[in-house]
Formats: sequence, structure tokens, C-alpha cells
Amino acid sequence: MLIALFPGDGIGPEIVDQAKRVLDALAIDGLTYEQGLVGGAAYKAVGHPLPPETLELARRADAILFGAVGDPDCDALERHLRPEQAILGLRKELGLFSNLRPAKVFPELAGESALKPEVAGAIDLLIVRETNGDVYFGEKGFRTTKDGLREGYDVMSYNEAEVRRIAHSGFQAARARRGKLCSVDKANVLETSQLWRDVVIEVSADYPDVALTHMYVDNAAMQLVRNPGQFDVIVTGNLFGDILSDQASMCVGSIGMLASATLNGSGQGLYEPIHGSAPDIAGTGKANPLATVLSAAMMLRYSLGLSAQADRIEAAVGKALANGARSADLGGTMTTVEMGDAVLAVL
Ligand SMILES: NC(=O)C1=CN([C@@H]2O[C@H](COP(=O)(O)OP(=O)(O)OC[C@H]3O[C@@H](n4cnc5c(N)ncnc54)[C@H](O)[C@@H]3O)[C@@H](O)[C@H]2O)C=CC1
Ligand SMILES: CC(C)CC(=O)C(=O)O
Ligand SMILES: [Mg+2]
Repeated sequence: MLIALFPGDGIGPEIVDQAKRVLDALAIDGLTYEQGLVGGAAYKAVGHPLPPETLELARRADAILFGAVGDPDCDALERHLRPEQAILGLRKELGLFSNLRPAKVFPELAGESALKPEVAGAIDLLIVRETNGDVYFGEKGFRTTKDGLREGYDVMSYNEAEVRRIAHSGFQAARARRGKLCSVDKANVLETSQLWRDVVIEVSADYPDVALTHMYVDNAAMQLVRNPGQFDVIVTGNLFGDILSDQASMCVGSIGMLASATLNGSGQGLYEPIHGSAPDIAGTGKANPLATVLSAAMMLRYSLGLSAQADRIEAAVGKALANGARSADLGGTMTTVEMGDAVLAVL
């Protein structure tokens, strides 16, 4: 089984190194690794954020372990050359449309949450975010209005097939959990969201055992802080899911803790922390690697069928936290490597 390693930019290489150490310690038979260039690192080396060799490796791999992309040096490049196009391009080219972002409080971290511990302690939710469509992939550009003003535009759209397949992901995830699905949209204002809501309701006919509710995204942002324990599975579009998952991360303690899997239904998947390349702390040893370590666990579970090994990693992360392992984002002083050491010590 081939794992493509795409460390990327900023803290990406630091956190992927720690996840790889944990995978190596499991000594799983038959796992091989190939590393590829993505993001600003790829642009600087070969002039493109997602070079053809990287895409070819991604297609060949059984799973991709991705760090993060994004480099302030590249912020003035034309859009198609910016580092972020690597992750957008991988999701699109491989049809990775279903991005699962679980948010659950490790009991030891309830005190690190931005919420009161009793509110944070109730969080056990999964955001199912669509990642092949929405405003991220619509027609975009700059133009001049008739009054001579510069105008930027990005078209938001979803077709019914795109909504239907992510709705199925949401219902299936809810069925495997506590049987509750909340579809988050902005149907009071957006036609894209009205279609989303109509199609989700149509698909619900196939899942009579799942309790479906709908919530506007502004209310969902508020409810995530007021009473996050009410959510089981949230299914939502690309933009809303991007924003709500960063918010959910602080509800559970830190953005350095949230892992993700992005799937296309073939068994292949891309696994990455939900955060970015954190240029503000890159190279300082302050990055928390646990979101990437937990993403590696999701990779073993979803793409490699190695649930017992995934459980081992997750249990070791819990034990390391119980033993007091804390990076700066969790109020501690441990470095990225020391956090990796703490997991390895109890694996
Ligand atoms: N999937 C990806 O590759 C993503 C890439 N990005 C890119 O990353 C770059 C930076 O974006 P930001 O908006 O600053 O988001 P970010 O997630 O990189 O950082 C936001 C804040 O969280 C902190 N942080 C993030 N991960 C952390 C970790 N593991 N441990 C401790 N602290 C952590 C950072 O230090 C920063 O203060 C941009 O170029 C952006 O486009 C952003 C999100 C996702
Ligand atoms: C860098 C963006 C394209 C993506 C993002 O913020 C995310 O996937 O969470
Ligand atoms: Mg994001």
C-alpha cells in the first residue's frame, strides 16, 4: 500500500514528520511512502503549486497524508499559481468531495476550550463538508462596473448531483453515529442554498432512521458556541464547512487538534489537519502535531482498513494528553518533536 506524503509549506513538514514517526512505530507490513512537492515549496522548486509528477503520485497512491500549503511569499502570485491551488486541485482532480472533520473533546482538554468546560465537554460532532464545488470553484475574476469601479466576483453554485452525493455522505455518517443530521445552509437568502435544502430533503426519504433538521449558517455559528452538544452530524457546503470547522476547533480546545479525511467513494482518501501552514509559528517548534497524527489514524481506518492500528494511535494521543503533554496552543511549553515523543512513549 502506497502512501503519498505531501508536507507542503510552513509548519507542514514539521507536523508530517511527527505523524510519520508514529506510523513508522506501528511497523505496519507492506506500507511504502513516496514524498511529493506541493504548495509554495513546489512553486519555488519547479514553478507550479501542483506539478504533474505530484498529481501522478497522488493518483497512484492508496492514500495521501497532507501537511498544509500557504506561503506569504506567494500571496502576490496570480491565483492559479498560489500554494492553496495545490489542495484545491488535489480535491478536484481526485474527486475528493466528502471532507469529514470530527470534533470531539478529549476530557483532559475541556479546560483549554474557549467555552465553559461543561459546555465543551458535551462536544462530539462531525462536520461533513462538501469540497468539490461551491464558491471556491465557480467562475471568478475582476471587472469594472459601468461607473468605473473595480469589482471582484466569485460565483456560488451547486448542482443537484453534487448536493445529492454529499447528502448521502451526511446521512450515512449520521446513521453510523447517533442518527441526527443537521443540514446547514443560507436558504433564506441564497438560491444555491434553497436547492441544497430541497435536495437534502429529497435524499432524506432514503434514511427514515435519521432525524434531519435544517439550520441557517449564522445560527449554526452561534449554536456551536451556545450549545454544541446538540450536534451529531452537520452536513454543509464548502465555504460554510470551512468556516464552521475552524470555529469548532476552538470549541474543543485548539485548531492544532482537528483532523480530517477527504474521500471520493473509491477507498482512496486525502488526510490532513484542518488548519493551514501557520507561517507565524513555522520553524519555531511551536506547532501542535496532534491534528496530523490523528489524520494519520483516520487514514489507517478509512483507506487502509486498519482500524485497530487507528484506535492505537487515538488511544496514545489521549494518554499523552492525560500525561500532561501540552504544546503552546494547549497552554504548555512542549515542542512539536516533544509532542511526537509523548505519543510514541505510550503507543
Ligand atoms: N489545507 C490547507 O493547506 C490550508 C491552508 N491554509 C493556508 O495557510 C496559511 C495561513 O493561514 P491562516 O489563516 O493563518 O490559518 P492557519 O490555520 O495556518 O493559522 C491560524 C492560527 O492558528 C495557529 N495554528 C494553526 N495550526 C496550528 C498548530 N498545528 N499548532 C499550533 N497553532 C496552530 C497559527 O499559528 C495561527 O495563529 C494561508 O496561506 C492559508 O491560505 C489555511 C487553511 C487550510
Ligand atoms: C486553503 C483553503 C483552500 C482551504 C481551507 O481553508 C481548508 O480546507 O480548511
Ligand atoms: Mg480552512
